[in-house]
Formats: sequence, C-alpha cells, structure tokens
Amino acid sequence: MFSTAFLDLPPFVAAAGTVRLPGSKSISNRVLLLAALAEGTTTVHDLLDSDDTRVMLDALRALGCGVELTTGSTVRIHGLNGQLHTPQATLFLGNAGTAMRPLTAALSLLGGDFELSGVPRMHERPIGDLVDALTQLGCQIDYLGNPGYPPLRIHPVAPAHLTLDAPIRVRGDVSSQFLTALLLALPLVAVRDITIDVVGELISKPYIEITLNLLARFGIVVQRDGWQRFTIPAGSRYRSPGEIHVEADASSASYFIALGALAASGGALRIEGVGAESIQGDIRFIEAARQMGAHVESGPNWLQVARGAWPLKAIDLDANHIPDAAMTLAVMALHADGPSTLRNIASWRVKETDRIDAMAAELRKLGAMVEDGPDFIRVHPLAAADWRAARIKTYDDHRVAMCFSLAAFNPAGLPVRILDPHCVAKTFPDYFETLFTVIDVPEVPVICIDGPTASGKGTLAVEVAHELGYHYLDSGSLYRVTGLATRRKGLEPEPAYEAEIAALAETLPLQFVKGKVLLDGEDVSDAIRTEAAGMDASRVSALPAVRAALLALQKRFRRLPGLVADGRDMGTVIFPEARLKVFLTASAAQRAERRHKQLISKGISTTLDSLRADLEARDARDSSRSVAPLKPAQDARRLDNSQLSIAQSVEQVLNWWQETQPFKSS
Ligand SMILES: Nc1ncnc2c1ncn2[C@@H]1O[C@H](COP(=O)(O)OP(=O)(O)OP(=O)(O)O)[C@@H](O)[C@H]1O
Ligand SMILES: Nc1ccn([C@H]2C[C@H](O)[C@@H](COP(=O)(O)O)O2)c(=O)n1
Repeated sequence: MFSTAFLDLPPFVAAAGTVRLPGSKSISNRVLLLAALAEGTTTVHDLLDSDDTRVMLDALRALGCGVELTTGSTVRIHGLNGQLHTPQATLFLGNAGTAMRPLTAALSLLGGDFELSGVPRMHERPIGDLVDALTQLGCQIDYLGNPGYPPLRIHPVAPAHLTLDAPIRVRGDVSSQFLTALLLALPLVAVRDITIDVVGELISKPYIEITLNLLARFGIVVQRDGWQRFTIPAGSRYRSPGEIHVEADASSASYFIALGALAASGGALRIEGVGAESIQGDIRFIEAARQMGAHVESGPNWLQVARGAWPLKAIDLDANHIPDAAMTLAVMALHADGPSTLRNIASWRVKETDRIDAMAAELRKLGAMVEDGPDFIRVHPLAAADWRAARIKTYDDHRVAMCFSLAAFNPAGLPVRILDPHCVAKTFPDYFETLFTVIDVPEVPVICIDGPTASGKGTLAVEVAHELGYHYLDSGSLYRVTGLATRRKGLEPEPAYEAEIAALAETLPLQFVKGKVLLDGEDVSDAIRTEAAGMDASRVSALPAVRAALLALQKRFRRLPGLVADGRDMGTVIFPEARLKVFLTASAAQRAERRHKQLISKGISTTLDSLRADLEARDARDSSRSVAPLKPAQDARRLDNSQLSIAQSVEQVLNWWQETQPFKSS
C-alpha cells in the first residue's frame, strides 16, 4: 500500500495480463456479522483485508466474539449464538457504513450498553431513518452529537419490551443499508413473524439481494413482497454454514473492466475471483461497460475484457442499481463520442464523501466539462488537446482514488497525481500495486543520484524514494556483494580473475528483503558495509566484464511507479535517459567525518585520518577507471551538501523533481 502524500501515475498506453481481486467489502462485513451472531463456527475464506473489515473484526472481538485469523485471507469466527458475552463496549467504526449500520441494529436488539462512533465523515453520514425504525420497536438510542447522525449511545432493552407485532417502517430512499441492517438484526428477536415495510422507492436493490442471499446461507429465509415488504418468519435462527467463500469485489472489478475497455492494445485483461454470475449488484457494471463498447467475456468466477468500440459510446443511464461502480463510468465517459449522463445517483451524496461534487470537481481539473445536479452527473468527452495533468484530490474516498487512476490513460500522454493514495485501504489496499502488474507505460520515471563515497547518496536516495513511493536501487551494494563473493571464493579482486568474478556477478543469489541484503539467504548487510568491503567493491567495479554482468540486474529495478537509483554511473551509463540526474558531493573532510560517525555508531572503531585516506583513494580509483568512471552526467544537477542537512538535501531534490512534472499547483 502507498502511504505517501501523493502517487504519480505515468501515462498508460496499454494493459494486459491477469489480476486477482480482493474479496467484496459488502459480502465480507455481512458475513462477519452473520457468523458472529450465528450458532457454531464459521470459516470465512477469501475475506477482504481492509480498513472496513478490520473495524468490523475489532468490533466483534470487543463484543466477546472469538476471531481466529488462520492462513492469509481465511478467518474463523466462533459465533455468539445470539448471546452477548460482553454487554458493554465502546466501538470505533472508522468510516465503515457496512459496520456502523448493521451493528447499530444488532446491538440495539441484543440488550447492552454501547457507544458507536467513527471518523468525522462518519458523523456526517445519516443514520436517523434506521434509528427511527429501531425506536418504533422500543429500542433506546441516543444521539451523542447531531440528531440523525453518529455517534450513538445504545441502551439495553429487555426483549419482552420490544413491539414486534406492528410492521416496522423504514425509509428505503436514502440508503439501502438501513433495510439491510434491520434484515440482518431482526432474526435475533423473531419470536413471531416480523414485518418490515419500506417507505419510499428502495434504492440500491442489488445490495438487498446480497443481504437476502447471505441470510439464506445462514439459515434465515426472508419472505419478500416486491421491494416494499419483507417478513422474517417466527422462529428464525442463524445457523453457521460451516464454511463460506467471499466473492471478489465486483465494484473493484469495475476499474479493471474499464482499463480493458480503454487499453488500445496489448491483449485482453483477465479478472479472477468474480464472474457475471456474481451475487453482487455491481456486476451489472458489465452491462454498462458493454453499452459503452467494451468487449467483455465471462466464465465461472472470471471476466475477460478488451477494447471494442473506440471512441467509447456515450450513455444515458439510470445508475441507481450500480451506485459505486457507476463512478468508473464517469471517467470512461471522457473517451466517449458524446456527453454521458448518469442519473438517479442521489445516494452518491451521502457516501464516503459527496461523490457527485467530488467527481465533478476532479473531472473538471482534468479539463472536462461536467454538469451536475442533486441526483445526476453529465460528463462531456475530452479532446486530446484539452487534457490537463491534474493533482486529483481523493476526499478520503477509495473509489475516487481508484477511478481517477484511470485518467492516466489519456490521449495527451499526461501523468496523473493521486493525492493521499492510501485511502484505497478501505477496500483494496494493494490496488495500485495490482494495477502496475497489468499496465504498460512508455517510460518508468527514474531519478539518478551519483557521487563519491560518503557524500550521502544512499541516505538521500532512500528518503526521496520514500517520499515518492518509488523503488530504490543501491547499485553500490551489488558491487559490494560481488566483492564479498569474490573473497569468499578465495579470489583476489584483480583483473587476473576478471572472468571468474564476472561469472559470480552474473549469477549472484541475491535478494533484497525489508532493507536487508541477502546473499544465498544469508544476511550480509553488515558484512558489505565495512571499509574493506568498500575497497573490494571499488576494485571489482573497475573490471569491465563485471560491470557488464551487473547491467541487466540494475535495469530490472526500474519498475512502476518509479525508481531512485544511487551509485557512480546511474546517470551516465545505466539510466542515461533519466529526467533528473543529481551529482552529489561534499568536501572530503565532511565525508570522512560523516563516515567516521556512521562507523562509530555501529561499534566499528577507526580513525578520521585513515578514513579520509581510504575514501580519497576510492574516489581516485572510481573516477579514473576506464569504464563508467565516477563523473557527473552532462545534464546532471550538482548538489554540494557539505552545509546542508539531510532534510534540506531531500527538499532540494524533490523540488527539482517537481520542476520536471507538468502538474499545476491547483
Ligand atoms: N546532508 C547530510 N548532512 C549530514 N550527514 C549526512 C548528510 N547526508 C548523509 N549524511 C550522513 O553521512 C553518512 C554517509 O551517508 P551515506 O551512507 O548515505 O553515503 P553514500 O554516499 O551512500 O556512501 P557510499 O557511497 O559509501 O555508500 C550517513 O551516516 C548519513 O546519515
Ligand atoms: N554505480 C556504481 C556503484 C558503485 N560502484 C562501485 C564503486 C564504489 O566504490 C563501490 C561501492 O559503492 P558504494 O556502496 O560506496 O556506493 O562500488 C560503481 O562502480 N558503480
């Protein structure tokens, strides 16, 4: 997951390959609650691991439910059988509507003292209609902040004091989660038939279908009269199905379906974990994508997508049945042959953010003309000349972030900056990493930092890579490991052994794991950092065959979203086309002092004078060798950091990097 302040996506040109999607959030959180309320143990496979499921799991633990995390994405839930072990708890539910709404209903009926709160946005998301419905039953719930919104306090009520004989009326036109919450919770008290009447036109019906489907898996068969009346039969009891598999998230599939529809070439994009037969309503995104021209095939638990019509065909769609996935259509609409309108999407306004406002504002930043109203959005296509490189605000809304990643696919070849990319953790923590496995870009960005020993290249490069979310290549470590392997083989790091050393370098069993350097599984991170190892590295690095042997390995570090590489010849030989090359220097006295401090802090005793002599000897060898000598690239920016702190050096390089980017500071 990217925890950086922003993530820059270079322009995409093609997409192909296979992605496996994480489990559905809607199914995961419903299954967790049902498993917790049920009798027996439920093993849940392919559970989504995300912010929203984590708050649900934490809440269940706080309520005394046994939660065992087994392998990977499998969780075992020991059901409470409708009886609370802990009738008092304070639950923080983040921004997870799929936890807040159903838990409010279930805990109101279970009899206990509870406080439910969330992040500030959760306290702006309405819950009054659900609280009103529960109050009709006799539940006692207080608002701790604004009436109609969390946080809430739930007071215990004896089952005998609940009024179950009259139909419970609940509004269906604000959020279908209110009805879902009642359907999931009312079997707890079904000593008689309990009827729910929906007031107003029920929105997002497919989500109710998921609820009914999963209730049936847990032994509750709800009788339905159209979409207006639902009856939970007397004597309903939750029974664990034993094992249950969570389908991959159909809403998450929408980004990859769109990608397949947008990708010009490169073959088809295969999506695994969800197929057209899915129980999730958002799978009907396929119909909308096909309507726009996408070529979509499906089989059991898979989808395959390729570009069909181009430009895409504009649509005018009542998107009430696919509220989440429909956001993806708004970005696809930029490539359509006319304006596209998404209607009946008022629920967008009460989601993680006001999604109509958010989508309109960010699409406009890309240069698009957008019209919007209380329950619709109309997006006009964007001509190549009108696209702008935008910094996309994500409003702590995972779907805004994921949708706008698709804007990196544009005819103008412009990058997109996604601000606060970590918001995808709500439902798809590895979204960007997954995206990077299937997209093709003309150029993966590289920043080169070259310079003499102890100038601070490594420190600077690691920090810059961290700020940008880029990969890091410490090319010196490759020569250092080669030097170590040379010694271990009983060879001298000299020209006489050039061929043998090059053969060693070619097949180094090297791994970089969590900042450690492993040689054949052994952690050699400290062994390669001694001054003697540095000297050996310098010697082997002067051998042309060794440099050639390490060339391909270094180039393989260039992966999305970008690379910061440090060494001696990053800008001159390995990545000569890099947009930013920095040649970092500091006075010999400063460098010797820094290295001295560094070694002392590691418990290695040495003297300043010997260190200075060593580093000057190393600089001389590195600069005078015949192949790839240490020297600034012609277009390198020089930075003498003798008088700069590490933070100042990092800031300078990041500023230079920003200067190479087309983003306006809007
Ligand atoms: N601008 C700076 N101001 C003060 N100290 C710094 C600065 N940059 C780096 N240092 C310190 O100098 C020491 C050497 O830095 P670093 O290991 O990053 O250098 P290097 O150029 O990568 O060395 P080598 O080429 O030998 O691997 C570290 O202890 C680091 O914290
Ligand atoms: N791109 C590179 C990186 C390193 N070397 C050589 C020369 C150095 O003295 C030695 C150790 O590098 P360090 O870890 O100090 O950065 O490796 C090189 O020739 N080319």
